[in-house]
Amino acid sequence: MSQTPDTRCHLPPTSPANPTGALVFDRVVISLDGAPLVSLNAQVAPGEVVSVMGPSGVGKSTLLAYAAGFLAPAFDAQGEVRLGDRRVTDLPASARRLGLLFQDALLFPHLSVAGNLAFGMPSSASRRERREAIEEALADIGLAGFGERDPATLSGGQRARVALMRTLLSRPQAMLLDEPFSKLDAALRQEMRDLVFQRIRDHRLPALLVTHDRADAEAAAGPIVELAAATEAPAGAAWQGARRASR
Ligand SMILES: Nc1ncnc2c1ncn2[C@@H]1O[C@H](COP(=O)(O)OP(=O)(O)OP(=O)(O)O)[C@@H](O)[C@H]1O
Repeated sequence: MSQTPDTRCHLPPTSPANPTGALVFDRVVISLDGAPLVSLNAQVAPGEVVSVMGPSGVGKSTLLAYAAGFLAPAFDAQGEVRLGDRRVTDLPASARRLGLLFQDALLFPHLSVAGNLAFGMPSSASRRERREAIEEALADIGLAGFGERDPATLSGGQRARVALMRTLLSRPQAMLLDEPFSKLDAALRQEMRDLVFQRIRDHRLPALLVTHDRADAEAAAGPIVELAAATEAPAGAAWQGARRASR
């Protein structure tokens, strides 16, 4: 990650030109009911995972909601989010090409596993392309032959893997992860971390990970941005407290 100057956020020096495909939070400042809440000024390179940590209520999920286009009316935002040379904050949520993963693997209960995987795939794909991509994705996560299963019959770990693949099959250009491992037990958590971070690297996607668990952030092997609780100024990326995890 590199960051552009923002005196309010005490950030490090300006980076060179943005690489194509970087996810950029450009002087984003979000207020809640008129009071500054959180700010972020950051550039996430393709294949890099930047972890955002901080106390409950500091505004971590709000930053993701702003990027994804789901900010509730109580919030007001300044600054923009860019993906490569696209200003995603000018686009409707459906056109932003952002892959979202949450703590609950939200699969559609009325669709089969294959139906869930097909859900976000480009409409230009032929039936055969869809079927092949789904079979490949299921094999990739050790669930070959599970396509016709009802998602309710899957274990938590299996659901999490299907949710990841559904997101990747939608061909996102960046990933936003909000506590995606927090409901998994320790062994599954490790397995999902490895899978998610590996796929993010394979697909060269910039990713922002919100987590309370330092082990998640360390496994992500990217920069860690610590948000401090808001006082008078919005909680910002306190670079002094941030550090680059060992790779
Ligand atoms: N829809 C909403 N309308 C009004 N206020 C909201 C809304 N959603 C969240 N908030 C408030 O915005 C603030 C930031 O919430 P946010 O969920 O971003 O925090 P967080 O850092 O992700 O917290 P946690 O770690 O507990 O998930 C909180 O004070 C929260 O109560």
